[in-house]
Amino acid sequence: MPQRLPATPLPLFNSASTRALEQAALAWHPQPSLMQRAGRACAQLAQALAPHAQHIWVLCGPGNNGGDGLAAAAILAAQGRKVTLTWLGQRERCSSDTLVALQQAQNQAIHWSDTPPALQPHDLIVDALLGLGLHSQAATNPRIAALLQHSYASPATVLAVDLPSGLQADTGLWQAGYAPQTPHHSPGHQQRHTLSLLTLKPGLFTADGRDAAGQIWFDDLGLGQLPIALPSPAPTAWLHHPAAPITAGLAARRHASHKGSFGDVLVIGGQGLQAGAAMQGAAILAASAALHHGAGRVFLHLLDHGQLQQLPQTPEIMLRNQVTALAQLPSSTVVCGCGGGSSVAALLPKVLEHSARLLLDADALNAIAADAMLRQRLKNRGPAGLPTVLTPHPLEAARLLNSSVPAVQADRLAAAHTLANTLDCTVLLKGSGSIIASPGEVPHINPTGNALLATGGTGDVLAGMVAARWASMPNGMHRQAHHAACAGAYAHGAIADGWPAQRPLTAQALARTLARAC
Ligand SMILES: NC(=O)C1=CN([C@@H]2O[C@H](COP(=O)(O)OP(=O)(O)OC[C@H]3O[C@@H](n4cnc5c(N)ncnc54)[C@H](OP(=O)(O)O)[C@@H]3O)[C@@H](O)[C@H]2O)[C@@H](O)CC1
Ligand SMILES: Nc1ncnc2c1ncn2[C@@H]1O[C@H](COP(=O)(O)OP(=O)(O)O)[C@@H](O)[C@H]1O
Ligand SMILES: [K+]
Repeated sequence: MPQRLPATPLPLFNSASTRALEQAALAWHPQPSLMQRAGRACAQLAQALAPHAQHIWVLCGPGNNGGDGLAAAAILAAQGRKVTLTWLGQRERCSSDTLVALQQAQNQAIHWSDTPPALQPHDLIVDALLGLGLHSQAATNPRIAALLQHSYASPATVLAVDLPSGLQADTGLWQAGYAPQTPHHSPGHQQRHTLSLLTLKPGLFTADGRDAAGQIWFDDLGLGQLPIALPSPAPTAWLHHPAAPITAGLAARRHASHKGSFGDVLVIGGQGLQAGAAMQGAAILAASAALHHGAGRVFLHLLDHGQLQQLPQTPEIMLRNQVTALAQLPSSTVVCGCGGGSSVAALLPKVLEHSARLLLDADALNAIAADAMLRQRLKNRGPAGLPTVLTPHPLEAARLLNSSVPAVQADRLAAAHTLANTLDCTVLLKGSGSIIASPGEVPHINPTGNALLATGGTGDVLAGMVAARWASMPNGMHRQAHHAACAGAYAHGAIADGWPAQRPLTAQALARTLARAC
């Protein structure tokens, strides 16, 4: 029975692990077959999603994904639905399960056609062209590509079987040739659903995955009920979900607490106008987010001898000059780099050496990418028992990896994992489906957030939110850093998810409404 994803942490499995599970299950010859179960689940969900569809167009590819589509089409037609079916397979190349499904479809009153039918918004397209068998090296099949473009342009709801066709299960990247051609293909014009089978795949939740998949449903095809011991591969990643409500940390404070109980956050950043372009707002946003997210005390050191004496909007934030700020490094959770410009590099050697817990963002990351000595100092922190969180967006990650944004986005899990291991840090790789990776930890993918966050300054707010959580933890080592990064990213995205879709979300509003919205 297809189900919505439960609100718990969920294991994600790449194609190799899914194949291993599939092979073990197939070897047991379950009755009904896995393909029949997949067809049934797909037909059930189709009925639920489009109860008033007058026309269902089922697109079936040449492999077993197409077989699932054939099995679903047969059931839908048997239930009296008007079905048009496009099948790209060849009988002589089909698996035995697909041949059974083909026969079932041929036994029904189905209109077989290679021409896309005209569909209305209440109609349904079942996309069973390509699933787990997508080869990344194969040349684009023009028929598949053309059918997919028709499906994207249609007003009808789309239900993708197992995966949106052409989306890579492991990375969430569209295979060239199969992505929607309109650059800003709006998810708003079409409802999209994906019924993931056997396992949930990481690519559904990061990179292009969220837009491609739409609402995700899951059916394990009865794997849990099989009377055999299936292999239990380690998850490739976890879809993060907090263990407790995100406000629990604040609500559970001991009565006899004081401001020192929840840690000090020290923000260092915000270059001054004398450097050419002032970016003090970024550092103020990070400090403000730390404050509104429950840090006990928040200090701010603005670079270039910032002239401010006080922040009238947030008088709780205490300004510090360079000497005082550096003296506080060993007792603080330090956020360094937000709006740091070229001025931050000079302070980095001391910050890297002395900060008890360190979150590096923005220009601090750029400075480290450009300087081998700073990179070595960063690497020295882990062995010295000093944990670090890096919060790069894809371009900052590319600089640190000496690669390019397309290379980072082509495999976000791998990019975050490589950075975490080579620099011995927790890495929060930002963007749609942020990745949190730490040495020795299974990576997490953050499920919250949306494009309202794609506005200047929201990354600075994230840095402050992660720091506030980390500062309140009694032990700051890798595992806590990883938890703080997961929790911060989740809450940050959750604010945006709760924000009215028609109202722009400014970074300042995000920082200020955090405590109330969570
Ligand atoms: N096994 C089972 O019983 C079960 C399987 N299940 C279902 O099967 C799906 C996996 O099926 P699969 O392995 O047949 O792969 P599938 O996704 O249909 O694609 C293969 C076909 O596509 C072609 N092709 C590949 N890449 C291409 C490209 N870039 N561009 C163009 N064409 C490309 C490839 O071509 P070929 O390599 O043969 O030249 C081949 O013809 C899985 O996602 C789930 O839905 C479930 O029902 C559970 C039970
Ligand atoms: N489409 C999106 N979906 C989810 N999160 C997003 C999206 N766009 C941006 N974000 C989030 O917004 C933040 C932007 O951070 P960043 O790129 O550093 O911007 P800035 O430097 O302007 O603050 C990150 O946390 C990122 O994950
Ligand atoms: K598909």
